[in-house]
Amino acid sequence: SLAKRHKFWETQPVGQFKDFGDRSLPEGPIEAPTPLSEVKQEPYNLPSQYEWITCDMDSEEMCNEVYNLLTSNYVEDDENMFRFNYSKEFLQWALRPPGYFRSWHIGVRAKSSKKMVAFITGVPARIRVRETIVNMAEINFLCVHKKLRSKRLAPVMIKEVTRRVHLENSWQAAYTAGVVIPTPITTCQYWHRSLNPKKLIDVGFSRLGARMTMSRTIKLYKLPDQTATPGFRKMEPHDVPAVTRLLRNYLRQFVLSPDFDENDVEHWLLPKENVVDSFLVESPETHEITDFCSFYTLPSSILGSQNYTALKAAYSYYNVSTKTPLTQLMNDALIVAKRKDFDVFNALDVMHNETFLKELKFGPGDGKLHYYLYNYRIRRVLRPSELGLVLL
Ligand SMILES: CCCCCCCCCCCCCC(=O)CSCCNC(=O)CCNC(=O)[C@H](O)C(C)(C)COP(=O)(O)OP(=O)(O)OC[C@H]1O[C@@H](n2cnc3c(N)ncnc32)[C@H](O)[C@@H]1OP(=O)(O)O
Ligand SMILES: CN(C)Cc1n[nH]c2ccc(-c3ccc(F)cc3OCCn3ccnc3)cc12
Repeated sequence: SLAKRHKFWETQPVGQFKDFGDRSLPEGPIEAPTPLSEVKQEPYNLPSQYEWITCDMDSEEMCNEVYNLLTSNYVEDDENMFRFNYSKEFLQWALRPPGYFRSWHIGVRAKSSKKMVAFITGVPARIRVRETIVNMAEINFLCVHKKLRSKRLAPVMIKEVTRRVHLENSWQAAYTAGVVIPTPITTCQYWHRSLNPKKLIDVGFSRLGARMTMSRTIKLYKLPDQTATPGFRKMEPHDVPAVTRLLRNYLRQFVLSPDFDENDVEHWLLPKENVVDSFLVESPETHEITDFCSFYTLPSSILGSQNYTALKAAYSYYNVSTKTPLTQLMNDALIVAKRKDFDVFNALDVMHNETFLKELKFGPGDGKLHYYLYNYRIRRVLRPSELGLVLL
């Protein structure tokens, strides 16, 4: 990626590869905000046969259109064996957090067929970078139909969402990607913990280990039926204030993290069937809430198997351990995920996750996830353990 030209990204206010390691450049915004009157008022030009649409995710029909585009054209693994299959209820949750802007849910439709051919979204988020709180847009779900790839449509999508974010007086963004573009602030490794090894091997997600039989493999990943931690229970609405206090205090140790308030915790972390699960440890003696763990539900379509069409995957979200050892807490999360019939539990090596990955029998994934900031320079690349942010 150092030799490659990035004709679009070289024009953008992001860290450039040529500036990599230049400690003289100050940390903070790269460009000053533009006066709102000077922000381009009209949308960027599209090829004449296409038109912009603002996607009202409250509308069942629009939500279906978004789902149908993503389910056939969104992110696949490097071997094109799996494709993310975000559910409709997940998309509605991901795109309508407190303070969201419908104008940041942007689609492109072919005028003739009325078919959606591209999508990109932003949601507002207060992100702390060291001691500074920045109002950012979290950019996600960038998707161009497979038939319209490599036509430079992505830069137009990105410029349009940037323009609409600017119109709401917001000048920074955070995003992640499996591709390397200028310039990652950190690069994370993802890990997988088998819960249903027989299915994972059958569909080619995992391979039988050397000198391992299937029955030995099933035994290796077997989990107890019951969780081990006294006071471990599902999070409930009345827990929001205590979980907010616990999580805010825990996230302070990371260089980059969300600045969640109670409204954010209520939206992002209260359990939602088929979308997000969250648990906490309430001390049986003091009734104090001492620990928290959560994971979100993101199935992948299986592209080439006769026996299965979907891989049910849980993704580690935010976890806090102050009394229960993190490894024991996460083992309880694995037990609950297995009970809920997940096939695999995924985790990035962010926050303190690398302390439990090997002991809980996670195996390394085959790719990396790079984190990016738009219009905000940081002094040096971060270690994954300095990152307290998980994007969906
Ligand atoms: C202040 C507010 C600021 C808000 C905005 C902040 C920035 C937000 C940025 C977005 C964050 C999204 C985060 C997110 O959604 C999570 S990452 C998931 C992205 N989506 C997918 O991978 C789905 C499958 N792939 C596709 O749909 C297409 O391949 C896409 C649409 C990815 C590219 O379409 P294409 O037909 O394959 O390609 P062209 O149109 O010909 O364009 C080529 C140019 O696009 C650059 N490119 C390729 N993939 C990219 C990616 N994932 N991020 C950023 N840039 C990406 C590429 O480097 C090149 O530029 P360069 O020549 O300079 O290298
Ligand atoms: C984060 N969010 C922006 C979606 C996103 N975009 N690009 C990605 C590249 C990797 C991961 C990822 C993150 C954590 C993880 F455990 C496995 C992952 O991908 C496995 C490969 N894969 C892709 C599709 N089906 C399987 C997510 C993403």
